[in-house]
Amino acid sequence: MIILHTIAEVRRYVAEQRAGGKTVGLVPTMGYLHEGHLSLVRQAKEQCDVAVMSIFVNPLQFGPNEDFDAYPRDLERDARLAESAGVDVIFAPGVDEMYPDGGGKSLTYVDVEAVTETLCGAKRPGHFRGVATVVTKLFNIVLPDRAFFGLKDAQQVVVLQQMVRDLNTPVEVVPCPIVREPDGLAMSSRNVYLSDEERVQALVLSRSLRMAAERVQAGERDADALVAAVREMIQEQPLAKLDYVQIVSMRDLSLLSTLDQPALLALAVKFGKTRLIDNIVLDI
Ligand SMILES: Nc1ncnc2c1ncn2[C@@H]1O[C@H](COP(=O)(O)OP(=O)(O)OP(=O)(O)O)[C@@H](O)[C@H]1O
Ligand SMILES: CC(C)(CO)[C@@H](O)C(=O)[O-]
Ligand code: BAL
Repeated sequence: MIILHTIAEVRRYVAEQRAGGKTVGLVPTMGYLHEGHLSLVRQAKEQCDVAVMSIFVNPLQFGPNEDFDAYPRDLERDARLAESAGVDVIFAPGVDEMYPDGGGKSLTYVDVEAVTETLCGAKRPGHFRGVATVVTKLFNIVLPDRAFFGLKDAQQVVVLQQMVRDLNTPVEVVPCPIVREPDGLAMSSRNVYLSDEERVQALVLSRSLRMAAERVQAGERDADALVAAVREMIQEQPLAKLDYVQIVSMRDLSLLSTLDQPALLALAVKFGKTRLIDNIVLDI
């Protein structure tokens, strides 16, 4: 496995692979890898000849009061894990390489409308503009055939699918299932911020999602009642601060009051300074 830091080196590497008839899969990440990221790599290796992983903590998608500076970073550890999962090349650019005009800013942005108006899009203004912009840049640098994204960030997948459709980007966005710890907590780089007590109470996220899914299986179709039940369960945990619980259409992420179509139940909860997200698809 090789580690490249410049756009020019990555372009050269990918051009050589393509000249040899190889297909290219891209796994975009912000690093501090865990089994969730590695599952994306395995999918990439199954579907493509070469797996490129980008590791870049993108300043453009963090709000002014978010954890850009504190976000965990450890390239040596990431390199070991990435290699063990089969990554062929890591692209780990610095902020100035990606945003050479300085200050981690861009003068050109990709703005995806409508599907960014609910869930995290409503709570993190500018977040998906930062994600869509950096992912467009990564697609233009790596020119992958396919790119692999986790459904833990379900809204991100929908936003990026919309983006490639709207812009005729020749990249297939491949959604991959959520990987969980044995006790149900969705894997996240941010889990390392949790204290022992917060870590225990954070189990309410997956527990409340399962409870809601069971109620749907038993016939519940009232989305507001389901949201209320999930909120109540989460609020029983003294350290949990609810950010949002919403049920949205799987098609366009618009809010639903009745479960009359494929739906996503998604939530964000803060434990101290740590904001965790999780979701479940509600099958009807
Ligand atoms: N538990 C998981 N299961 C499947 N995919 C995941 C999981 N966690 C992250 N991913 C995916 O890995 C990619 C990179 O995500 P990222 O580097 O932001 O990791 P993260 O652990 O989600 O970080 P954080 O939760 O702190 O935002 C994204 O496509 C994301 O959806
Ligand atoms: C897709 C991504 C790497 C863009 O910075 C990020 O949003 C993430 O890690 O999910
Ligand atoms: N995985 C989403 C990246 C973020 O929280 O900024």
